[in-house]
Amino acid sequence: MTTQDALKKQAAEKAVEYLESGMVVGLGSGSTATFAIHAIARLMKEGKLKDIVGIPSSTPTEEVARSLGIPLVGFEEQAVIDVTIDGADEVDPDLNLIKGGGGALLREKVVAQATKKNIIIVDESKISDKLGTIFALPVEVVPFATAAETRYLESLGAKVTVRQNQLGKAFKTDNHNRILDADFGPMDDAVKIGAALSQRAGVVEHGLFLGTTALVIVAGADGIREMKAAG
Ligand SMILES: O=C(CO)[C@H](O)[C@H](O)COP(=O)(O)O
Repeated sequence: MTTQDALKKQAAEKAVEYLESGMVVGLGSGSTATFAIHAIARLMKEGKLKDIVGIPSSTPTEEVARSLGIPLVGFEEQAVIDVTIDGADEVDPDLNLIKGGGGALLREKVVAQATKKNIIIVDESKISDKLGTIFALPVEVVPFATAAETRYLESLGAKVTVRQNQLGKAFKTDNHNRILDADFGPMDDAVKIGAALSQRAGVVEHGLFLGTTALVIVAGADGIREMKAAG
């Protein structure tokens, strides 16, 4: 296991301490969240976590959770999620996030918005002073609008890449949309960029998660630290 993976695992192990039997748990996407899913399955097996149900934020997460025997439900059965544990691509000092590196941002944001307490788990490489410093902003667009929204993002000052899959074809999300990776560099006003993107007909969702997070658990060389939202 690489050092970064070991740190991701440590953050995940800390996060599952916040879970209680009987909870509805939002299951995040990506490698760090997957460590949390394995930890949840282990606690269930040890009898330390009973009667939980999970709502997965992507098909890969659904597949992993199902393979580990975690009972899954949808929003038809559960309207409110008690705790969601998810990863992030970048975290700023106000616990605002860039997510979507794995292309799951739309379902992840739906899950986050239905959650009472969102817990984000990262290794220290994800921490920055200003969003956009580390990671380009993923923007999910309908295929029809790829060129139009590319030009719009460029008009806002971003360098835009249409995300490709491993076969060199356009990446498709679980919702059959495309991802534009918009490199704005460090963003002075992420709120303004998010608001502008939310107005665009061709933009399904963007990877700015602003004000959705209660707690960020960061694993680093000096151990685990927790960043709590003010108020
Ligand atoms: O937002 C996400 C997927 O859309 C992931 O949570 C994010 O990309 C972090 O992934 P990882 O833990 O593998 O670095």
